[in-house]
Amino acid sequence: MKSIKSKIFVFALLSTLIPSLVLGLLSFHLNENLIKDNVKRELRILASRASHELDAWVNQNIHEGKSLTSAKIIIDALSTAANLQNGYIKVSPEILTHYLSSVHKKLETILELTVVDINKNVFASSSDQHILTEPLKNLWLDSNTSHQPLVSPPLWSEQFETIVVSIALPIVSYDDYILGQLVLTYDLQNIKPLLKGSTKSPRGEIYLFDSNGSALIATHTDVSYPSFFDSRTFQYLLNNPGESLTFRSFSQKNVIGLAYKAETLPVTIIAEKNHKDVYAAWTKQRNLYFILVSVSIFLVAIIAIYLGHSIVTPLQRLINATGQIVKGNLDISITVATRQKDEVGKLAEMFNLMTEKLRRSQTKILAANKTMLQKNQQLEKLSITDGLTGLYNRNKLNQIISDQLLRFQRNKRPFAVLMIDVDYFKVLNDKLGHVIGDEILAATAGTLTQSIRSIDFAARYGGDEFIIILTETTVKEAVITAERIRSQASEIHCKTIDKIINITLSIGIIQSEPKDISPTALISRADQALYEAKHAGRNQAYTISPDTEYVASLNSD
Ligand SMILES: Nc1nc2c(ncn2[C@@H]2O[C@H](COP(=O)(O)OP(=O)(O)OP(=O)(O)O)[C@@H](O)[C@H]2O)c(=O)[nH]1
Repeated sequence: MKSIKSKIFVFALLSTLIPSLVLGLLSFHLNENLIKDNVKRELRILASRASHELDAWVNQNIHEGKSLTSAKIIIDALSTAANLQNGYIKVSPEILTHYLSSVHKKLETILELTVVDINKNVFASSSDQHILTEPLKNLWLDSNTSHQPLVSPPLWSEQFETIVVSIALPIVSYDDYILGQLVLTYDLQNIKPLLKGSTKSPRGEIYLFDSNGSALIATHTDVSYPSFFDSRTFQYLLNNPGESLTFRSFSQKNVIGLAYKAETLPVTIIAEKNHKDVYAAWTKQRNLYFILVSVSIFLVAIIAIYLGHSIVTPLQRLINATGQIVKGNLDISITVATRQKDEVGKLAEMFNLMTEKLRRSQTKILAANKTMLQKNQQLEKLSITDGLTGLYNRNKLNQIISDQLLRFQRNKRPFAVLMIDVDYFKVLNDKLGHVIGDEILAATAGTLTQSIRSIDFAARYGGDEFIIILTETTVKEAVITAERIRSQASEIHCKTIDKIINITLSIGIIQSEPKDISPTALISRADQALYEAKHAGRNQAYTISPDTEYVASLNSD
């Protein structure tokens, strides 16, 4: 992650995402806990109301039953069975059965009315197939006294094909002796509308379970007997009454439920609410939150990209421009948008100013360099040139001769040296003056330059003496050049006085030989040749021929 753009992008995303997620998750966690507490409270209310409905239903039935137990016919019938003679009217089981049937017809909510004697034997019943359930018998056994009404646990009745609950009420004689029990059997489905009414607000579902863990009835779902919950779930709910748990219910939906022990009816109440309904608002809020966070991140990402772009693009231009400067191209400037007044804009402005200054400095430096170069060239030229004649000076001549000697040693091809002196120049000077003398010297130099090839060299040796180096030339060939020079220099046009001056030249000619180990040695021999020319009467060329041995050796090569 090297680029500034990606750093800005990541920072913007993280600075949006982290606080959003932390606050969001914290808020959801708090809300979830609130919802959990709230749903637990509502489930407890539901279960408690259901329990009260059950109690009310049982108590109402007990109340109804108690009025029947005081019926004279029932007391007389059991007194007869018990052989009590104290003024009781003898009532046979058939008569009591008839009576019970007539009562049964009036009380439709009762499935069966059965009268049992003190020994728990059925005396009479409204039903042909009267039942005395095992649970009821057990209750009688557990109870030391039968003075209190007993409510049997609900159970499936094959006879009535429904879940039934029996309430046993003691039948007491006028002497306050217990004569037997009136057993009233009810359909548990009767309680369903009552329970349903208790689940309207808060809304929910109520199940009644027997001690075996089978559902008996439900307020909104049809359950067939026996129907069981997952045993672990049921056990957890039983072991933790009043504590909520999320589990899969008969409706195949996730629910939140809790268990509650009913007081008068021996059943377990399970109140439950649909998990989806409970968390609907929470889920909606969560989805909305994620949509808002996504939109925020999207907007922040766009802004981050724009910001990164607005910073990186000018920077990239600066980098490119700096790269051009590094390559030596100073003809560059960066376009700065008028609206860009930020640091990057200022940096670009400063960059342009800096480049402009560099350009000016470079122009000055280039001009100074050019001048210096020209001056150096002039100096170099002056250092090797004779000021009066424009020919090479003595220093340069020494250098040229050294080079030629080296070359000669390598390729054995000799070069010729012409040492030239103006005859009686002193007389000319004295007669015409030094200025004219200078002009004569310069004109003589011009003649020399015109008489030689481009590969040859002409130098002023000093005073009125000149030396010419003819490369790869023998004395024989050099004589021709010397004669040409002599003939061309005979008439010098003097511009100052506009006259033709007749001068003569004496020339000494030699060619390089192996014995010439230095420029001095070579010049010395040329000077000797010149001396000979002067001595022979001037206005002539004198040649010192090379050693015959040496010439022979050259020819043999
Ligand atoms: N005008 C002028 N004269 C110079 C310059 N340099 C040397 N001379 C003169 O040149 C003369 C050279 O004379 P010499 O070569 O000795 O003698 P000469 O008169 O040429 O006689 P020979 O060489 O024997 O023929 C001297 O009088 C110098 O003063 C110069 O640059 N300008």
